[in-house]
Amino acid sequence: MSVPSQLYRPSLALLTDYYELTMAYAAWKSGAAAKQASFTLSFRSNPFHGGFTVAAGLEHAMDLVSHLRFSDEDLAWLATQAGADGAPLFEAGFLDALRTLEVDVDVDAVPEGTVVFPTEPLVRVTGPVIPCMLLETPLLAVVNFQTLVATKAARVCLAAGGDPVLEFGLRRAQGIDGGLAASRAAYVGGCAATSNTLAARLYGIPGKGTHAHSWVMLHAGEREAFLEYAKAMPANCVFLVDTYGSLDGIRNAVEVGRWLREHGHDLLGVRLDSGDLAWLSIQARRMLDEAGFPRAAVYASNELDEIIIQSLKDQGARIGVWGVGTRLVTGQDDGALGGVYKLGAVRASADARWEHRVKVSEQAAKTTIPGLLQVRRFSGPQGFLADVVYDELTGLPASPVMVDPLDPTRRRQLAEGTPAEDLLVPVFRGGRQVYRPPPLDAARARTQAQLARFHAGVKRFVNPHQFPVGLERELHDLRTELVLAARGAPI
Ligand SMILES: Nc1ncnc2c1ncn2[C@@H]1O[C@H](COP(=O)(O)OP(=O)(O)OP(=O)(O)O)[C@@H](O)[C@H]1O
Ligand SMILES: O=P(O)(O)OC[C@H]1O[C@H](OP(=O)(O)OP(=O)(O)O)[C@H](O)[C@@H]1O
Ligand SMILES: O=C(O)c1cccnc1
Repeated sequence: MSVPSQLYRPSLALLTDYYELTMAYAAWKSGAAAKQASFTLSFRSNPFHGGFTVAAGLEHAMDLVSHLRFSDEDLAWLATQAGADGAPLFEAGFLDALRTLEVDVDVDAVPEGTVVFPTEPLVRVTGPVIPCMLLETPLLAVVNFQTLVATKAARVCLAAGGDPVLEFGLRRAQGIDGGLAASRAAYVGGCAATSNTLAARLYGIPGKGTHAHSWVMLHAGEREAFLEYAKAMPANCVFLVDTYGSLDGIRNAVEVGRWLREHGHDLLGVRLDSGDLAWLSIQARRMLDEAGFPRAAVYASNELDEIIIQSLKDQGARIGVWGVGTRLVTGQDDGALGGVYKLGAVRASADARWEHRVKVSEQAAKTTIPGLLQVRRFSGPQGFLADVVYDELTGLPASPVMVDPLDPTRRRQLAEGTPAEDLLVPVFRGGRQVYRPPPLDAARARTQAQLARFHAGVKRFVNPHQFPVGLERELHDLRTELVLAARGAPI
């Protein structure tokens, strides 16, 4: 059972950047709070120089939206904040407005486990400006991190080629919430289990573990250590064999494996944690097979990532289970997914007409996309064909032309009737939750099902193929006009 909301109580309303509150105050003071806005969360490049990204974190993001309430303690603290002149920054009337704040926003988002690409909307928040603003920072914090780790996990699992990957990262994760969120996201990305026991309980992830070097060091000898462990827990024996030398360790594991068998149990495996994992795993496999333990798996750990796992596979390593910690939960070598939350349209009130907005940049990829954004994924018999980002205010023609946002001369028309689906689904309407997040197992299955429908080139680690993502032509034209107007250029 998944109970993420326990993490987000009592109040996390102040878990936002200070400027969101100063802007909210100015909006309240000036009357701009009556306006409505539409913001889109998207990112600009796939992490790890990869060809795809796996969206994750929506369930926690939903929790933030549904629990956004300012407590009396929050408001009392805000009342202590002062400007440069020493006077209170926030008037009492604003704090009262925060006390009764209605988070009556519409939220649309891609389900967790959806494969996504740069420029595509992942989450769209539409409604009164104050709650839209306050949500920017926490939504980015949740979605950026979980998406980064889910993507890393998907890559590690692709390299492992279907072998189980155990996530071992908590001890080197970025803090407590980093550890919990990473374990969850790693499971969405494809890991089979976690060593993080609280994550296992909170999110319903299988919990698994072997034992540490300290267990061996606690005893006079390795064989005694394995035997005592086997006596205590005969149905859970994967022995870590490298404390004093991996080959001797495997021999000791085999001896205790025989004891286990005499007592009606199986040796589940041995874990290698240092040395040449390709060579050692081949030796371990041979020794286990020759001793009559063909079902005992060779586990391996030690600063693994997708590149090392792929290399070990290429070297013929006989590893059956992979333990991956640090590089998975910290998303090495990318410190963060660079997701951003940008304003696409504004209207004076709930019944007024939407006006498009654009932020101009010298870098084409950083110029924002105006509108209430949605993305439609087109598919053919061989798998997914292309994604088209469009504005829900204008919709998508039956046979849309997609324009490459980085090179507008590259265009492609999709034939009428091509099977397609919109990726963003309604999540909140007027602050009311209308989407039930699927169990985490279903999000994990979605990642696998989605990845299976992309060409292998998109999934390779070196110079991956760029999956075609374009702007619908009318949206592209509108964006160009807005940029030209903002620059005062002739049209
Ligand atoms: N055959 C291999 N091919 C590629 N990388 C490997 C191979 N074997 C191990 N590695 C990786 O090499 C890195 C360093 O391993 P190395 O053997 O230098 O350290 P170690 O075994 O931890 O050292 P120590 O024995 O001092 O603990 C780890 O990330 C490990 O996963
Ligand atoms: O290498 P990672 O991918 O981060 O995987 C987790 C690592 O954590 C443990 O080592 P640690 O030295 O902390 O404890 P130990 O004494 O049990 O080996 C384990 O043995 C792995 O090597
Ligand atoms: O169970 C394990 O083998 C484990 C757990 C955490 C870190 N490294 C290994």
